[in-house]
Amino acid sequence: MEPPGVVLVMGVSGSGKSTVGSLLAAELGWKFYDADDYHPEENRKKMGKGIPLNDQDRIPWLCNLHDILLRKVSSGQSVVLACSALKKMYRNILMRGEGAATQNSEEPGEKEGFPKLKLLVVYLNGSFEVISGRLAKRKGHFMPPELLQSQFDTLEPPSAPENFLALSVERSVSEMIPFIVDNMKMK
Ligand SMILES: Nc1ncnc2c1ncn2[C@@H]1O[C@H](COP(=O)(O)OP(=O)(O)O)[C@@H](O)[C@H]1O
Ligand SMILES: O=C(O)[C@H](O)[C@@H](O)[C@H](O)[C@H](O)COP(=O)(O)O
Repeated sequence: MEPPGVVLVMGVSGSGKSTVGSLLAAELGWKFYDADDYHPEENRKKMGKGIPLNDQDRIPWLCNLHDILLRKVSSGQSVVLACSALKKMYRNILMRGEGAATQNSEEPGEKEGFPKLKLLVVYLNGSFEVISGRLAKRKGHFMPPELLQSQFDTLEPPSAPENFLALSVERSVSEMIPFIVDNMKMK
């Protein structure tokens, strides 16, 4: 893969994004961002009350993350971002910014000249049963496990022509990191 670019580690709550993303960034020597750290207070409060976020809540958050990624990449740095990015439109916003929120085509923003980041999506794929089991054990996190079903309902797994690798959450983290590093291709 040709840096600078972005590896997006995505999946539902509890799929392992923060764990895998931070270890991957350390392995690559890249900066790590956790999208959870950039939620506005209203979003955190809403999730804390057990109410799932909607497009209106997520789009400004994703646009802000796109701007951060673009700044880093423009200054020559590659980045690993852990972010739920559940819908294809959300991943397009991360890659292309606000313009992608109002575009319907396969390649939104391409013709309009919105800046496009080189992005590899690492999708952590697992069953409700396995992931809810992990969330039940996780302590001290603002996301209530009751919201997991809504995350699965919203999830649009990546598919061609998105540039992605899918990994089962049942693989060990120590196995995932070298697999990702060996299979990284940025587009
Ligand atoms: N591949 C894995 N195998 C076993 N446990 C894992 C794996 N990945 C993450 N975990 C555990 O699952 C829980 C959720 O992981 P976390 O990284 O917080 O997920 P997310 O950031 O997607 O919400 C944590 O307790 C973490 O230690
Ligand atoms: O898009 C969303 O609904 C949110 O991003 C949501 O996914 C939440 O922020 C995290 O899932 C909670 O944090 P964890 O993913 O770390 O559980």
